[in-house]
Amino acid sequence: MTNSSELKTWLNDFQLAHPLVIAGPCSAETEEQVLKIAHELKDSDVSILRAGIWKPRTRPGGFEGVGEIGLKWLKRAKDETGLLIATEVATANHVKLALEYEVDVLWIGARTTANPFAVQEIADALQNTDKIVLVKNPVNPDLSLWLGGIERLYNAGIKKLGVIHRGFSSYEKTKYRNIPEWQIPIDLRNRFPDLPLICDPSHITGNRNMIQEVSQQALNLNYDGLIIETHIDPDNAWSDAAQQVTPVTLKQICKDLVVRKKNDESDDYNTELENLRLKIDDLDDKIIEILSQRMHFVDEIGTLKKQHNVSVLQNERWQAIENRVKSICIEKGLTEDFTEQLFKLVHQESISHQNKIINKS
Ligand SMILES: O=C(O)C(=O)C[C@]1(C(=O)O)C=C[C@@H](O)C=C1
Repeated sequence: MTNSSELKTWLNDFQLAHPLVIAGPCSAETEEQVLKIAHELKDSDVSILRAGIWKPRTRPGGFEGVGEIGLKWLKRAKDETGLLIATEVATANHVKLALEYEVDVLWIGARTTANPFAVQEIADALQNTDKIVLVKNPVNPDLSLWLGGIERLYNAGIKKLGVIHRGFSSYEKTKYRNIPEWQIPIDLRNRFPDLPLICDPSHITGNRNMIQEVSQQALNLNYDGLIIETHIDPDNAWSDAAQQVTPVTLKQICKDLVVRKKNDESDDYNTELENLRLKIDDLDDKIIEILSQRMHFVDEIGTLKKQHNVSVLQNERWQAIENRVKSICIEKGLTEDFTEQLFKLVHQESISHQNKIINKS
């Protein structure tokens, strides 16, 4: 699969003056609930109504979706409002039923993307259909696995493709339900600049109060669209209550979002930008020079350790370094998280250098 402007055709066909918005409940619960939300979203920025019909729950015993009957409700919502309809599919049978009920957009969930057998089964069931298929990132931060899922669909003749960034699982407790790891979708975008990229702030945050902030972050990175879980009565939703918003809130979010241009052609902007970028290039050169000098001394310590038969890892020293640099970085306006990650990388590189020196015969 190679990048091509044709990857974007399905999105351009919507002819929107704003990012694509997909909204609707986490799960279809009752016919009344589906129809009510569809009518509330009809005259808004929303183009596609979403609802989960089959819900993959982490542990058994939870609400696992209403099943096929929900597709009937979605189809009715589509007929009554003209909204396109979208649901998650995880098996060939889900695909078969979704096609029967004229679902327009099918998405592959994060747990399914992580399983190439399941993605292949879905791709085979969708072979050569003209459905829009969106692939959520796998639960683990693995860009190749994500790309692999997209390629399986592409190879099955599905040309209306897009990706949904819903964040990545982590054992660490953070303010996010799924940590965004923005660099991964950015890397994907660098490989396929024309592949529509949609952000799912509901699953990234797990918290309705953070949806606006994360949606804006996505738009600042030129995402093409948003998928936002929206429920007529979020607090009493049968699944993922904390992350769903009301239609009124959704409309306010859409109104408050600032859509930024990709570029500005004006001379004053470009001159100033060029100026600042030159300064950045200069500083990047210096960062590299300093890191290389640091590594030179690390190598000398490595040789010393080899002569005295001392182990590479010196945890106490490393912790002292981390504590010292963290307080300096905070003073300099850098975040603790950034500093931690940066110096972790530096430490890994030091260890790898010294390992090579120590192992050399
Ligand atoms: O101080 C040392 O012992 C080093 O080898 C240097 C260094 C570093 O990069 O600063 C590298 C590895 C150790 O775990 C601790 C610190």
